[in-house]
Amino acid sequence: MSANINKDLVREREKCNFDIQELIHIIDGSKEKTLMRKKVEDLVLSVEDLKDEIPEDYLSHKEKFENAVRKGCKLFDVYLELIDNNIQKADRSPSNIYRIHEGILKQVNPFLLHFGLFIPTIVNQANSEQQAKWLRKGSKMIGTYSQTELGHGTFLRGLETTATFDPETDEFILNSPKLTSYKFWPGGLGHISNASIVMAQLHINGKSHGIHLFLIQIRDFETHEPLPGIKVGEIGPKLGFNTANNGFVGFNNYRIPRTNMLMKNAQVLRDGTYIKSKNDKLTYGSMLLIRVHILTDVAYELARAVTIGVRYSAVRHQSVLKEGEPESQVLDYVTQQHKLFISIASSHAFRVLGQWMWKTYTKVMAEIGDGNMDQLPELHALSCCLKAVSSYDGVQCVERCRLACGGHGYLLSSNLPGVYGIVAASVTYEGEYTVLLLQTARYLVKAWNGAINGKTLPSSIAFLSDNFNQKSSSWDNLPEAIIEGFKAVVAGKIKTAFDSIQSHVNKGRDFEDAWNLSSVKLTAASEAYARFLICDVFWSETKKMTNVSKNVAVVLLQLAELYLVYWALEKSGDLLMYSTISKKNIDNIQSRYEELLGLIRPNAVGLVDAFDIRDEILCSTLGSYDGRVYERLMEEAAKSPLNKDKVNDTFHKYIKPFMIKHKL
Ligand SMILES: CCCCCCCCCCCCCCCCCC(=O)SCCNC(=O)CCNC(=O)[C@H](O)C(C)(C)COP(=O)(O)OP(=O)(O)OC[C@H]1O[C@@H](n2cnc3c(N)ncnc32)[C@H](O)[C@@H]1OP(=O)(O)O
Ligand SMILES: Cc1cc2nc3c(=O)[nH]c(=O)nc-3n(C[C@H](O)[C@H](O)[C@H](O)COP(=O)(O)OP(=O)(O)OC[C@H]3O[C@@H](n4cnc5c(N)ncnc54)[C@H](O)[C@@H]3O)c2cc1C
Repeated sequence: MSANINKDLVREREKCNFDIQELIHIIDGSKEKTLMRKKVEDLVLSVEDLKDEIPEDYLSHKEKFENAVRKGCKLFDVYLELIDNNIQKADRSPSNIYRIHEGILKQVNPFLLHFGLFIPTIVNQANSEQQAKWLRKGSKMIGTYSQTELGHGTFLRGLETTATFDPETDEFILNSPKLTSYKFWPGGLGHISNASIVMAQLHINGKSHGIHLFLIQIRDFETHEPLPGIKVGEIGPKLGFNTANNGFVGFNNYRIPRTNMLMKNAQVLRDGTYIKSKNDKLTYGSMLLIRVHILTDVAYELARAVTIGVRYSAVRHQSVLKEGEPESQVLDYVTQQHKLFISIASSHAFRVLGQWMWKTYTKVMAEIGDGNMDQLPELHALSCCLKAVSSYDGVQCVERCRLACGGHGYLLSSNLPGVYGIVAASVTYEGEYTVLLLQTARYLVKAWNGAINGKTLPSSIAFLSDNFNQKSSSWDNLPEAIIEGFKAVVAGKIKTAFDSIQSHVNKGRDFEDAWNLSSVKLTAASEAYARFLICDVFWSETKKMTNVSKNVAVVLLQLAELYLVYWALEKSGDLLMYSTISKKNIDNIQSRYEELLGLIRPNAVGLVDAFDIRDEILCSTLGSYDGRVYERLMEEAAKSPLNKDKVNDTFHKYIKPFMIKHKL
C-alpha cells in the first residue's frame, strides 16, 4: 500500500507526533460514532449505481440535475435501509450522510430542502394534529421552503404573497399580486417538490395580520403536473448549488384548506378569529435552526478545503530555499503555512462553536416549549453574528486554500471551486451577512443602553459592564490576554457606534437615519463580538478537554492559540485603539504566531488526515490520501471530451478557412 503513496506524504505521516485516530474520534464525537460513520461510508460508497461514468463537470445543466435526482433517490433508498438495519441513526448527523452526499452528488442534494427545512419546519411550526397528518408515512409529499421572493428576501415583513381567508369555504386564497411577489430561490422547487411551506401575508376580513406559514401542494401527487393556479419552474445556473434545483412559483387564486396554515403558534379559527402567537418571531424559527447548523457545515467544508491545500502543499515542490539544495516542498515556506494553518484552526473553532451553539439552542428551545421566551433575543443575536462570521471566514479560508494550490487549484478537478461555491452560498442564504450583523448590533446597542442604566446583562454580554471604561488586563498572560483585549474591543466598538447614533440624533436626525449613518460602525461592533465569542469559547472548551492524551491536547491547544494570535494580529489596529496593548505586545504576538506555525508544521498532514475525509468524498485531484497529484491531474485531463478526437471539427469548419482568408 505505502509503495503507491507519495514519498513526501509518507515522510510527513512518519513525522506526526500525535495519535491521528484519537483526534478522528474527537472530531466525530466518539469512537463509536467514528465506527458508525466508517461503516456507513463503506456501505454507501460501494453501491455501483451511485458512481458516475462521466465526470459531472462535462454534463449539461439538465443532465447534472437528472443525474443528481437519480443518485439522490438511490442514496435515500440506501440510507433508509441503513436506518431500518440500525446501522445509521435517523438524525441529521453532519459526520455521516451529509459527508457522503457531498461525495456522491459533488454539489448539493436536490432533496436537501425536504429534509433540511420542509420537515423541520413542520416539526417546529405545525400543531400536533398537523404533524400527525403531514409527517405520516404515505403523505406523498416532497417539500421545500418558499420564503424569498423575486423582490424581497431580507425584508420578510415586505413579502407580497397573500393568503386571504374565505370564511364561506373555510379556505385561504393564495395570490402573487405582482411579478416581484413570485417566490424565487427555494431549493428543489423547480422540478422536485410537489409541496412547499410558503410564507405569505395573512388577510382576514380585510385586515392584515402579517407573515405566516402555510403548507401548499404545488404539483399533483401522481402525475407531478403543476396544479391549476400555480406557475412553477427552475431559476437557471448559478455559481454553485447547481444540482439544488432552486425554483420559482407564483399563485393565482389558488385555494388551500384553512387547516393548512401552520398553527402551532398563531391560529385562525373556523369563524375567522385570529389568535396571535405568544411571540410573532417564532415564525422565524426555521431560520434560527439552520443558522445554528451553518457553523458545523462551514467547519466541515473548511476541513475539505484545507485537506486539499495541505496535502498538495506537501507533495508540491517549487523553488529552492537554499541554492544547491533540492526544490522545497511548498509547505515549508512560512507564507504557505500562514495561508493554510488558519483554515485547520478555523475548522476546529467552528466545530467547537457549532457544538456549543447547538447546546445553547436546545436549552433555549426547551424553555420556549415551557412558555419562557426570555432567552430568545440572546439566542437570535448569537446565531446571527456567528452564522455571518463563520460563513464569511469560511469563504476567505477556502479562497486562501485555492491560492495555496497555485494554478492547479483553479481546476474544477481540484474541487476547490466546488467547495467555494457551496460555502459562498451560505454567506447569503438564511440571512445575508450584513443584515445578520445588524440584527446582532440591535441587541448589543440595547444591551449597552441597559448597561449605562445599570441593568443586569445577559450572560454572554455580562462582560460589557466591566469593560465600560475600556480596560483590559495585562498582556503578560498570552493567549488569554487576547480574549480580554477582544472584550475591550467589543465594548469600545459598541460605545463608538452608540455614541455615533446619539450624536446624529442630537443633531436632529431621527433614530432610523442615525442608525443607518452609524451602520458601518454597528456591523464592526457585531463582527468584533462574534470574534470574541469564537476565541473565548474555542479556547475555554479546548482547555477544559479531559480524557485526551498529552500530545493530542498539545496540538489542539496549539491550534486554538494559533486562532487567537492570528486574529489578534489581524485586529491589531482595533486592539491598539480600544485595549491597553502596546506595539511591543503586538511584536510578541507576531513572534508567537510564527513560532506556532513552526510547531504545527510537522503535524500538518496528520492534522488534515484526522479530518478523515475519504477520497471519494473529497473528490479532488490535488488532495487524495495517496498524493498521486500529477497522475490524477493527467487522468482527469484525459477525460475531457475534447480529447476524444485528435483533430477537433472546429479546425475544418472555422480555423482553416480563417487561416486561408487571412493568409496566416
Ligand atoms: C457550508 C455550508 C454547507 C451547506 C450545505 C447544506 C447544509 C444543510 C443545511 C440544511 C439545508 C439548508 C440549505 C439552505 C438553503 C437556504 C434556505 C433559505 O435561505 S430560506 C430563506 C432565509 N431568509 C432569511 O434568512 C431572511 C432574513 N431576514 C430575516 O430573518 C428578517 O427579515 C430580519 C431578522 C432581518 C428582520 O425581521 P423583522 O421582522 O423585520 O424584525 P426587525 O428587524 O424589525 O426586529 C424586530 C425584533 O425581532 C427580533 N428578531 C428578528 N428575528 C428574530 C428571530 N429569528 N428570533 C428572535 N427574534 C428575532 C429582533 O431582534 C428585534 O428585536 P428587538 O430589537 O425589537 O428587541
Ligand atoms: C444558494 C441559495 C439558496 C437559497 N435557498 C433558498 C430557499 O430554499 N428558500 C428561500 O426562501 N430562499 C432561499 N434563498 C434566498 C436567500 O435566503 C436570500 O437570497 C437571502 O436571504 C438574501 O436576501 P436577498 O436576496 O433579498 O438579498 P438583499 O436583501 O436584496 O441583499 C442585497 C444587498 O442589500 C443589503 N441589504 C439589504 N437589506 C439591508 C439592510 N436592512 N441594511 C443594510 N443592508 C441591507 C445586503 O447586505 C446586500 O448587500 C437562497 C439563496 C441562495 C443564494
